[in-house]
Amino acid sequence: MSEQNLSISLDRDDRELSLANEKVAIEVKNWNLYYGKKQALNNITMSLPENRVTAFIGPSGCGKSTLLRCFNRMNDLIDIVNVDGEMTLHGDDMYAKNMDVAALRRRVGMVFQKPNPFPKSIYENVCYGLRLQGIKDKATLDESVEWALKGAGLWDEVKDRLDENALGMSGGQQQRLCIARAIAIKPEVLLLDEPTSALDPISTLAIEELIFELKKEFTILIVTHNMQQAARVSDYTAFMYMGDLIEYTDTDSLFTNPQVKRTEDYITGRYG
Ligand SMILES: Nc1ncnc2c1ncn2[C@@H]1O[C@H](COP(=O)(O)OP(=O)(O)OP(=O)(O)O)[C@@H](O)[C@H]1O
Repeated sequence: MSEQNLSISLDRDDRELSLANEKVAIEVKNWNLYYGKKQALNNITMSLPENRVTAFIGPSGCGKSTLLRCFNRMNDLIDIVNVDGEMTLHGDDMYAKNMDVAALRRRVGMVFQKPNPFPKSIYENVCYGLRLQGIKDKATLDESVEWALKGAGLWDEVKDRLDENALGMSGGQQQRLCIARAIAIKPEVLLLDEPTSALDPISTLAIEELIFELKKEFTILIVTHNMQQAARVSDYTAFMYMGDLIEYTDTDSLFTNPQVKRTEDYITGRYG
């Protein structure tokens, strides 16, 4: 069964969606990013809505992951990166000189393409961030672990083996564990960088259903290569091409009535 053949209905909130009516989580203004001399993001301006799923799509190398990494300052780890422009999270300047980057990353959690649990117990994986925050009280940790595993749709599968090593879980379970680890510290925004590309169709479906549930509590930004996935899980979609934001609107409009020829060419499979 291919991922594309999965026929699922996530019962998306079908009310008319419009960016103009949304509360903003992240505001991006005239954002540029350079790897050395090479510019990878060109003057991006967009508002990312709260408690919605926004998908970033576009051909390989168009800058999707680079932009996603800007939202929790992961690009700070790459020496040759320079940025300019403005980015605010609920009004706070994310790139301000006095911004505590560790604190920012607590507010903006991230899940990567390949599940990357720590070689520790399931329990310790989920409460890792809480322990880093200095939380020691066992009852508080137990409660948070249960909450996060329930939120990640994993509790029933693992509640009797919380002490087992996370590396013994299936790939799909590991990825949901990584989501549990990310949400345990209750970030405002959750970044998902191709979270299902290493997973089988059934695990992919579980994660897609999960994303739908998670947006009730978190703002979700997802990079995906899979247009069907973007169409299934997201409320809004941003199409990027060679570092430019070409078109950004509600997902139904983007896929059914693209306004820019390049978007249409991409979603109809003419390139990419
Ligand atoms: N660490 C880096 N150093 C230099 N250039 C980089 C680095 N990471 C990405 N790039 C370049 O920036 C551009 C955008 O890459 P990015 O990975 O963000 O694209 P993408 O749309 O996520 O691609 P893909 O879908 O293949 O993951 C590409 O030209 C890429 O080669």
